[in-house]
This record gives sequence, C-alpha cells and structure tokens, in this order.
Amino acid sequence: MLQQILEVKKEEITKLDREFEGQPNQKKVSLYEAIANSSRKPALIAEVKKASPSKGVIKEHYVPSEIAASYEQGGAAAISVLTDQRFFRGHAADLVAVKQMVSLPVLRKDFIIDKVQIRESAHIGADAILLIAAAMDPGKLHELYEYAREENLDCLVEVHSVEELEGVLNVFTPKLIGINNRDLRTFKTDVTHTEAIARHIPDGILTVSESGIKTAEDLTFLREHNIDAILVGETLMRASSPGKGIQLLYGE
Ligand SMILES: O=P(O)(O)OC[C@@H](O)[C@@H](O)c1c[nH]c2ccccc12
Repeated sequence: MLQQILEVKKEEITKLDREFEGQPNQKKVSLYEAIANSSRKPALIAEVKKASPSKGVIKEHYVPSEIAASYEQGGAAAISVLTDQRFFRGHAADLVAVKQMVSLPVLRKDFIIDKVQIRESAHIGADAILLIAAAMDPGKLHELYEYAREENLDCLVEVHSVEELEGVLNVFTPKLIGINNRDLRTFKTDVTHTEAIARHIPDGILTVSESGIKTAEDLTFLREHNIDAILVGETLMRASSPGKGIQLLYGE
C-alpha cells in the first residue's frame, strides 16, 4: 500500500509549483512545546480525516475547520490534518482552513518525500510535518528533517518497527517520534505495539502513539507506559461529537 501511495506522490510532486512566495516569516507554533506543556497526559493530537484507504469514507459531513474548532474547545494540544487527496480525500486547503480557525499547532499529515512539499507545508500554514521512516532511507529522512527545521517546522518522525527506529537513531536524534500502531501490510492496529517499540526510545525524545486508539482503557495503558501524546483520528471522527469523543477517551 505504502509503495502505491508513494508512486502517486512522486507523480503529484512533479506538478507542484516549485516556488512558494509570501508568508516567509509566518510565526510557527511548536508541536513539541504543545505536547510537553499539555495539562492532559498523554497530550492529544486530534486528527481531521475524511477517509482512509482501509476504511473508505469515515465522515460524510466533513467541514475540517468546524471539527478542528471543536477539538480545540475539547482540550486537544494540537490538530493533525490529512492533506493527501487521492487516498485520504483531503486537501491542502483543509489545512489552510483549520489553521485560520485554531491557535493550536497544526500538523500536516501527508506523504512527504521531497523538499518542495516542505516548502509548500510552511507556506500553507503548517506548524509541523510528518516524516515516515518506511518511505525513505534514514539519510534522506535526516536531510528532510533538517530542511524542515530551517523552515521552522517541527517534525514527527514515524516508525513502525524497532529496525526503522534504530535506522533513524543511528543517523540522528529526532525530538519527536511517533509509533504507528497500524501495520501497513495488514492495516491491523494494536495499541500494545507502542510499548514494544517505546522501550527502545532513549529518554528526552517525546513519544507519540499513533492509530487505532479507541477506548479509555487504551489510554490508561499508554499513560502507564509514559507515552507523551496520542494521535487519534477515526475514533473522534465517528463520535457523536468531537468533544464527546475526547471526553469518552479521557474517561471524563
Ligand atoms: O484514525 P486513527 O486509527 O486514529 O489513526 C490516526 C493516524 O495515526 C493515522 O491517520 C496515520 C498514522 N500515520 C499515518 C501516515 C499517513 C496517513 C495517515 C496516518
């Protein structure tokens, strides 16, 4: 699946404008700080997502800015916005709309493999981007990471296995690491997967558990293992309201 997505991305990148003018000094809000300073533990990165390759359309009535505003009101520390069009039915414009609506840091969720996408992310108002270890070798990942830092963007470096994690740590030390609980070959999620990987992450790096987080029990498990943040999409998108979904998850 990932390979298929990356093929489409490479094609899309060739059509992206190479230059992005304007907003060069736009103030960025730190995702790292938002997680570190969150009063909720673990901190919540709430995701705005219409559809996914495994689930199809998740939410019919999809107004990203409205959903993000409810997340902010519900106490999220940051908002993640899926901007991939082909597989997740998102759009860069969704991020623009969300950024205008909230004051929280906004993470651009997409398949970023080229500097031009990083320049575009900074330009449309993202505060942070996702970099997926499975999508490139650690040297390339490091190069994009440094480039994003120059654009004042925080990076969430996503790994799924200990091998990927060690590959990254051999080259550099990211500030934020996301552990994807979803196995991209089978699409199955397993929250205990976070713990299996997190024990290999050195102190001082903030750890985010991503995908398949559904219940207050999941959250208790992650809290017990000192996970700093959770990234939740589908559970909140399917809740009767985003705010209610957050309350249920945090057992409030
Ligand atoms: O909807 P979920 O199961 O709560 O998952 C959210 C998020 O982790 C997931 O959307 C995700 C994690 N890594 C990604 C990489 C690309 C696209 C999407 C993702």
